Amino acid sequence: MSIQSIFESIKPVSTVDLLILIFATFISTYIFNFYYKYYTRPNPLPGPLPLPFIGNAHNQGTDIKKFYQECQQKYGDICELMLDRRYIILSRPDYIKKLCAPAQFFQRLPDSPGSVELGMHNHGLFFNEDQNRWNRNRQFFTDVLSSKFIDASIITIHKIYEEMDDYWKSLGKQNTSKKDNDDNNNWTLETDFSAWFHGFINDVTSVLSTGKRTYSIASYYNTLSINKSEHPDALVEDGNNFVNACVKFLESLLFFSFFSPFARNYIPILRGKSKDYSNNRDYLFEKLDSIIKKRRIEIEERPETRAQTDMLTSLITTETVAEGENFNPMTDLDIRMNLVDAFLGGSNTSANLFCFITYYLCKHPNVKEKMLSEIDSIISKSSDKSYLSCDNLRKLKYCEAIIKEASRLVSPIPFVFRHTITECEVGGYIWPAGTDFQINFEGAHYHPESWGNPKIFDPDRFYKNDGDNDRSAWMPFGGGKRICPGKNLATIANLLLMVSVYKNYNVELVNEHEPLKTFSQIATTCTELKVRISPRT
Ligand code: HEM
Repeated sequence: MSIQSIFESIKPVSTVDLLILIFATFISTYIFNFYYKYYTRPNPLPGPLPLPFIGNAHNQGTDIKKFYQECQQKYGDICELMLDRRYIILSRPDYIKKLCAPAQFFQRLPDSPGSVELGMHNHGLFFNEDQNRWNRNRQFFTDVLSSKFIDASIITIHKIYEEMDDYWKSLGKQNTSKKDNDDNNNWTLETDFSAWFHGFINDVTSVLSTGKRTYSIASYYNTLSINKSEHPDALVEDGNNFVNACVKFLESLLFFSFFSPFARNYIPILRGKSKDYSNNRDYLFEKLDSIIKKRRIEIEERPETRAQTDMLTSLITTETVAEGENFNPMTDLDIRMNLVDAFLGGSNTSANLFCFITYYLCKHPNVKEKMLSEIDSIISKSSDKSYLSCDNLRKLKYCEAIIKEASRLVSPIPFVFRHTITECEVGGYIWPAGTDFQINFEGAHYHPESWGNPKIFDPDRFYKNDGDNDRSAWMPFGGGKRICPGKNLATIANLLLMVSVYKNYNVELVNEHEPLKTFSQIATTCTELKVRISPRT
């Protein structure tokens, strides 16, 4: 065949073929580049093989806690993961302590398009990586969560608890035969503590942060009872929508952090989800903005309301001090994001922790007995709990040890991020500035080098000093500059709930062979906890 006939046999390329060719070249160059970078990365660590475009998102699955456990078992205390970027996962106490050291490693995440889209970038605390602006908001959180606020919170928590207690009695009596109906102490109720305490803490957080109720427990009671709560339906429904929006916003944080804008905008399933989360963000922000606006007007019209102790009133009235500029009031945007942080940080975490405590107490009757004798000896049955002070509750040292042990075994926040801005050494490797770490708390909380019999529930490890346990490896509230500002409030709230519930009720698991039901994303949620309660006589 002559050269001329070869050229004649080549057909002209159609536009479609050309586009396919360009697309295929683009994809293969991307894949080649992706794996070239992967195989030539500095300090290669073991970890699941990432896929182009989605990295290890498919390996991570839906339950982050399980994924971390598998990673630690398969790849050890330091391994890696690819999502929107490379992350080094740390599961060993001394590596983690290094990154949570005071004042060092301030940044949680580098600037990301996701946090900008969610409206959280450099506002509030969680996604605020601008030290000056963060200092100002953090100072505010520290001031507002003072012991005076915590003492006032005890009264709020107790008041809402009493309402929940009335609902339990009403439901318990509805379930009991008519003959016994008049006896306030003769009823039992099988119910889901997870649903009650999520609703309860939502109500509490809402009052503490905005001064207004969400009526979550009333709404839950209405779904179970033949009688209805006395709160108007419209308020209950409105509160419910608000709570659902907060929960969804929390879910969206990981989604926006881990998927790149390309994946969120062009991969069909992700695009739908991204739109849904964006609409939810808009609804939540509008709602909060209108609450802020109304409160500003209230404060202007009735200056005496400045004395209210809720966070929103303090946020509006506090003359905050920023570096170089004194007495600068907070903008509505900052107020909104601080409120979002209080909701995100405060509600799910504390509710879940109380469920974990309940689960372990029901599984360990000897611990429950010891706890009850401490409560009975320190707090008399008749004492009016609305006057229980922080100091009083802090005397419950064994109860505090139970809280610590439950949060060691199930960390309400399974992991946090750290982003380095200087070179550092971790795990025997030198890491350049700009490295991203994920800190797996349960890796540290179960590490055999720090804890004797780490899988066993034993509050004594925080009660007695037996030398078998390195308590500094306990970090459910994080550490360093970014340590949780709600730590004291959460501990006091849980102590108060332990006193209120266990002093007055016998609590047992409906199915004591069932494992604790949890689901982990940005927080570890107790999805259901069926218990049987009856008055303790
Ligand atoms: C059992 C309850 C709680 C647990 C386990 C918990 C856990 C955590 C953890 C692990 C962090 C990240 C710390 C780090 O990066 O080192 C954090 C941060 C935070 N928490 Fe909590 N928390 C709880 C309750 C609360 C409460 C009641 C509030 C609010 C009143 C709150 C507000 C916050 C805020 C605003 C941050 C961000 C702090 C910052 O970036 O400066 N948390 N929390």
